[in-house]
Amino acid sequence: MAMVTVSMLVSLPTLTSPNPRRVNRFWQTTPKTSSSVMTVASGPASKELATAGVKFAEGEEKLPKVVLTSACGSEADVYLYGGVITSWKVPNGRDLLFIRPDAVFNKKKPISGGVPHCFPQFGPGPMQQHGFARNLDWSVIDSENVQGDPTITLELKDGEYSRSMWNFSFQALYKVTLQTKSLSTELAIKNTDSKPFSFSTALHTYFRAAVQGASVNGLKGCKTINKDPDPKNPLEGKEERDVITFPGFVDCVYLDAPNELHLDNGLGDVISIKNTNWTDAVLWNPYLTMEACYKDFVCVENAKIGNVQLEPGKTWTATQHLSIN
Ligand SMILES: O=P(O)(O)OC[C@H]1O[C@@H](O)[C@H](O)[C@@H](O)[C@@H]1O
Repeated sequence: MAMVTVSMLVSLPTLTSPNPRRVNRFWQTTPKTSSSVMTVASGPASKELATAGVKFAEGEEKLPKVVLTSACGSEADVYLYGGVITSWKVPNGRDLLFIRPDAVFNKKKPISGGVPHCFPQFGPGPMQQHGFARNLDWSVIDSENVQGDPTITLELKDGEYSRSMWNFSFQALYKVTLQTKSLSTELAIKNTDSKPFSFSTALHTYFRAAVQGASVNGLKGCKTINKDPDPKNPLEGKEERDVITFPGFVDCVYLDAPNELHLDNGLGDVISIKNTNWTDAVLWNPYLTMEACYKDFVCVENAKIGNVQLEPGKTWTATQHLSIN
């Protein structure tokens, strides 16, 4: 019988939670040395949680995942490895996210697709591309159901592996809420160290798309750092287009992007991508460098490219709200 650790952690950042609600504070997959943690036995395959619409299950290669199901028929999968949302199915059954065909679920590399975290480095930079948060196990510390909408909160803290690259103590809390036609996240990074630190970060969202028909609206006028034509020598510029398409290789950072963009995925969906405090955006399509799948997705990433400076005890928070009409 597999063992699942139940955490009694109770203090969370300010997370919006209207009433009525049902709250459960839960488990993590890796043991912690904390007096507030107790261990219970659970079945290995799947576990219905007391929270409606939140189910703990085995995903690909038996990796643990949480399945969120809303009362109106939308569904999302969140893998604890990387804290990555791998699937967001809206009520018509369409999955608006994309997993690359070369994705592996064996922890040998981050899961390629869905909504991976880039933290504490967007990159390039001194550590591995996009940091370490996408290749560590996150813990579930809370779940609730608000009027039929399931929510979980994941946590990542520093450990030996993260400290080998970035020697700071931190706590990341990631709240994921599924509603009928939307998927919302709130990321809160807290400096739990005694010294200041700085980081950059992004939600590297892979959207399913028909690349030739896909376009993004809302970035006109932004300053750009364009990795096309030469990723090693990005060019600064300004976006002049109302509507950005993906006719070839696209890899561009948009500074001070607006708090709402629209993605037409070329498959019949227009996705609103709203944010607070994700000040920048990134568009990416690898074109022929990923011949097997570039036609099937575009990445539209909410990002914080310039370093966030965080003093001890302080928290940086940003939200992303994806929705369809
Ligand atoms: O690590 P992944 O998922 O393969 O994504 C890599 C790409 O991620 C994008 O965010 C960067 O703008 C690209 O430069 C980079 O190539």
